[in-house]
Amino acid sequence: MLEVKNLSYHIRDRKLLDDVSFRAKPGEMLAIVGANGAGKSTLLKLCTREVQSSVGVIQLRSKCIDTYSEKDLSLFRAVLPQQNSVVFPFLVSEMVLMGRYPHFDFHPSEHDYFVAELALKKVDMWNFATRIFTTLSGGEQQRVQLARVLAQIWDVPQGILFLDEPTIGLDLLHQHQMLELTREFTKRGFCAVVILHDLNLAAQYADQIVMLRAGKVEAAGTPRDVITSENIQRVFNLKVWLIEHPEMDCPMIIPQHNQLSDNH
Ligand SMILES: Nc1ncnc2c1ncn2[C@@H]1O[C@H](COP(=O)(O)OP(=O)(O)OP(=O)(O)O)[C@@H](O)[C@H]1O
Repeated sequence: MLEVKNLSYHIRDRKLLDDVSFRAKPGEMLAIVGANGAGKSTLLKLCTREVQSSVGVIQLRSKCIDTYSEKDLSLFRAVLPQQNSVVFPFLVSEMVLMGRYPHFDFHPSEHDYFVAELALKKVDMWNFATRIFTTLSGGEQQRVQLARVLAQIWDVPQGILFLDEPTIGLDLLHQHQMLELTREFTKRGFCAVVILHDLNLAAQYADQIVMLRAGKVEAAGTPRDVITSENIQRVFNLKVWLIEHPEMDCPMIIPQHNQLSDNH
């Protein structure tokens, strides 16, 4: 569904991404992880065509991303960017309805309103529908933005979701709800590509992890393949212990405290 082949990206003489390749299938959540500045957002911007590279290939649904019109793309792939500065006093319900723009010309249909309502209920924000978006807390705004993105491709059979640090600003419960919800959509055949800083969340929710280091793929595969103490030490310069999650079949990371103080 998403295939990235030998992708490189330069700005002036600086190489931000170097020969990156991976693929994500329908039904999969793929997490992109790596230290600050590793190239995660740059990779996502290339995959969503916010920026373009002349080196390498990005295919969505087996076709080169460049062959799609903006309208075609918006009908099956939705993007939650890292920063989304809204200044106008839109209502929460209007914000979510914006996700339906690709589906109507002038006036939303009953179905568009219905989907927007379902999406707001899904993120537990229906009670805020008549509030002004900018008066919400950071975490509440993030949940509304997710509802907007889900509403956009709600009834697409195999949609693609790109989420750049979706759990930022969310409390513990809502971090997990955000990723559970994303997984609910992948179970319906969606593909989700998610940048995550929290490796424990990546280990618990991702089917695949791509670990970037200085613009290159340092490790890729299942959480068990990628979340190893050696990889984490190499990529994050941090010694960790790995323990088994008590309920789920995945490793959990605990930083070694002595080493944290050594790093200061
Ligand atoms: N327009 C630009 N001009 C110059 N350098 C840039 C530009 N955009 C990004 N970079 C640099 O490219 C590198 C990768 O940036 P990117 O935002 O992709 O990292 P990231 O892995 O998403 O980081 P973070 O975890 O901090 O969000 C960084 O060193 C950044 O400073």
